[in-house]
Amino acid sequence: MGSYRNALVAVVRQELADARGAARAVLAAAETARGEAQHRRRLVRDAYSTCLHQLAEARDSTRRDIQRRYQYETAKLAGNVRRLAALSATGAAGAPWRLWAPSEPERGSRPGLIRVGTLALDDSAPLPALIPLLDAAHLELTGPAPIVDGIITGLLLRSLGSTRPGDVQLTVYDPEALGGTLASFAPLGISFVGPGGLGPMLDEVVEHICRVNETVLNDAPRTDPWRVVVLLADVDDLTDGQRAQLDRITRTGVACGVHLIARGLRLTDHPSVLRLWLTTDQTAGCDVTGDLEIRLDPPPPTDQVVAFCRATAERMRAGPPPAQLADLQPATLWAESSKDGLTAPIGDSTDGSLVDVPLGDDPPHALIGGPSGSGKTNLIYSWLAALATRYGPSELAFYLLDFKEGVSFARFVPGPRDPSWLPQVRLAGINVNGDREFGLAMLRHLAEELRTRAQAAKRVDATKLSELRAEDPTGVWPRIVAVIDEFQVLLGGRDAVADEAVTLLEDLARRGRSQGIHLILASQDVSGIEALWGRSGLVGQFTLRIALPKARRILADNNLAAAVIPRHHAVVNTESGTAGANVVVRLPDAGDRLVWRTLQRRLWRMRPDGCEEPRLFDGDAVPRLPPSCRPAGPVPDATTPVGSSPGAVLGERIDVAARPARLRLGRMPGRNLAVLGTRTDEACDVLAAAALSLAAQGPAHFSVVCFDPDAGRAAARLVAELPSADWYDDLAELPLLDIPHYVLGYALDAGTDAAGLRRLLTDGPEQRTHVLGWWRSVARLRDSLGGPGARLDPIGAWVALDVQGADLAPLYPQPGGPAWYPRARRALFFDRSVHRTPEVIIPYEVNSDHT
Ligand SMILES: Nc1ncnc2c1ncn2[C@@H]1O[C@H](COP(=O)(O)OP(=O)(O)OP(=O)(O)O)[C@@H](O)[C@H]1O
Repeated sequence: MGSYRNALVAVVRQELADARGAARAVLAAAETARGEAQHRRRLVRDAYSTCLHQLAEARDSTRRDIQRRYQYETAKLAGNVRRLAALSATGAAGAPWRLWAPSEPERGSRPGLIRVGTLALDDSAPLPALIPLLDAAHLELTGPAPIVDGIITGLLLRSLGSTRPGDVQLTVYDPEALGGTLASFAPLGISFVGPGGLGPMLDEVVEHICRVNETVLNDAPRTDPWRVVVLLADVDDLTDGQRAQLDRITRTGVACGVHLIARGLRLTDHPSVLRLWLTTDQTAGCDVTGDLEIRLDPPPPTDQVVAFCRATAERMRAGPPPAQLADLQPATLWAESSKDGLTAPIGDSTDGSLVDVPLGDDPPHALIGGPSGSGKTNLIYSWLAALATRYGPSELAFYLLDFKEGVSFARFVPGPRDPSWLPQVRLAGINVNGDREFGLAMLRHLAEELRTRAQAAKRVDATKLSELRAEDPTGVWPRIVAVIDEFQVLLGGRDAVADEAVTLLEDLARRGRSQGIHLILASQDVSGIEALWGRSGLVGQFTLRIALPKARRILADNNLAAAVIPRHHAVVNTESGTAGANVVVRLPDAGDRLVWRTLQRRLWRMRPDGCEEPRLFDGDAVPRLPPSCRPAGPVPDATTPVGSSPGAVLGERIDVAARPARLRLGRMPGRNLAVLGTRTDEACDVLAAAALSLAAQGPAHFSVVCFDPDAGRAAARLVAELPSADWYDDLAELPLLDIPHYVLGYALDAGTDAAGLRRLLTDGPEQRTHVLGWWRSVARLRDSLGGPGARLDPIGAWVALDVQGADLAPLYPQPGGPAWYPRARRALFFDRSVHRTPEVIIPYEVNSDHT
């Protein structure tokens, strides 16, 4: 029993032990599981918080990113809008009041927008709030009268300040304050309309619109100023008729430059009506700014308005300022073709639009007239500038000649201070008033060019320049514009120069039209025009007339326009001056040298390769003997061949190419030269130039005799410079040579061996001994040759200095001698064997110090 109990106890104990063991194991497992679960929970919690953290960070960084982008984009957009605003409301239209000043609009630009306040965008700098008015809208403003009136004052000041004086006309209907509201604008001469005047005023505006529409229908651009009609009504008590008229103006006004600014009056619904309403005393809403609220600008200070209006009224009284030279320039330089003609503006009309002047097949040539000081030179400068900026050197060539005393065309050619030149200029003549021969030379040159062109045209069956250019696209056929200022000087004087000049002018005027050669003749003197009057065929070709103030006889007799135009204006008439074809032009001031130089340098830098310097003829300059006419290098020896008739250079010919005048000295009787006159320096220069140029051409010996102590130094210097020369005191000592031998005799009339001289003159040339002698008068030359009855045949050529034409009669084939009145540094050269009439030359300066 006991053992059974024991056994039972043992079993129970065992079972309990097992059960405890199992329970412990379960507990341990449960605890492990719990531990694991807690671990997992911790992990999850950690992960969760990491995740939260990361999300927060990502969210923050994204938010920061978005904000940055937003700020960047808004700053960019605001910048763009600000730039656009600055472009849309320039100068006085957009500047804040503290910086405000009136601004001149650019030529041809259209009115922009006007600032009324600012638009606040978050915390970025406020943007200007702009609204349209001129050429764009009517405005209807709603709000307390004093504040709206301040806005209107600002709008008007900006509109007036950003247009030219007189471009905006104000009409103010102010029945309550009787004009007092906008009284500060009174100096501008605005029309104030009182209580009973609304109906007539509206009727008048409607009439005005009808008139403008008529001109637009005629295709003419609108030239009337803008009409801004301010209606300050406190009650909308319009009659039906007035309302109808107002509605008509609202619908049609903007297109005709009529704009309404209404306070207290409802304008009819129309796309051109813009409404602005006050939301508080300082803010407003507006159709064009949408939801964005406008922070209104304060009204402009009254002092500023008054000062502006007074200054503008003053400017209107003084008249509009002249246009600028720069305004005549095109947007792109040298972009035009002259194939069909040349068109360039010379100034503007009163509405600011440029006035183009044509030159081509019709009208082909121009006549400019105006008394001294009326601005002819200035007009020519402006015209040349406008042409030279449009047409490059392959399209246009200028030949410029000024017969006035002065150097007006000198600016176009290189000078000591400015190496640039106007690339289109081929030739410029200045100080030519004494040298009409140069004018003739230019006309001869143009006549030659005319012939060349006519022949080229004939070859390709063309009748005018445009056809020639079409047939010969690789040829260079620029249009030629020849300007002759004070051309009456050329035609004055009843002599051979005038006769030939008129004949050449007539030919050029008649045939130049089709060959692209255009003449512009200017004259201050009615006599110049009258000189032409006798040649109706010539005058008739000059269908383009430009008359400066007080010009007479340029326009038709019944056309009095030139008498009434103000200073710095011109009448341009392309129909030979007939009344009814006048266009009045305001001329720019083209006199400023710096402005001109800047422009010329720009064109000069653009010049094509090979563009040659223009030929300058300056009547006041003395040409130097060209280096090619001086002996250089080793002395040619006797074996060097001598040409059959070496040419002695005597001076510069007055021609376009500035060629030297040469005297051929062949082995023929009479091939001697007599220099005649008392101007020692010039006589020495002529002899020296002749001798040096002969020495430069081959072997030759020179024998120098000098009977005038005043010429001694020049003669000695010449002996020193000549490669082979000897000084003799007497003609009897001269050697006989078998190379060309030139006897240079200074003051031969003072020599004693008259018989020896006669022998030399008569027999020398056939033995290649030529006398180049200086006699101080024709009578003394005759004495040297044997007295009053002596034959002058041995003198085949002569150069006369200060000798009157009549005194030259014995040396001249025509009775009475040549028409010649001596001029300083000019000589008359006659070579019996080549000349029909003598030619004027300029003795070269051989040594600048005349020693
Ligand atoms: N459009 C202009 N605007 C301003 N000044 C001008 C204008 N036209 C001419 N002038 C000035 O008037 C003066 C005379 O002009 P310009 O020399 O062109 O006259 P002109 O008719 O050629 O005179 P003249 O025949 O005596 O030489 C010059 O000082 C010139 O600067």
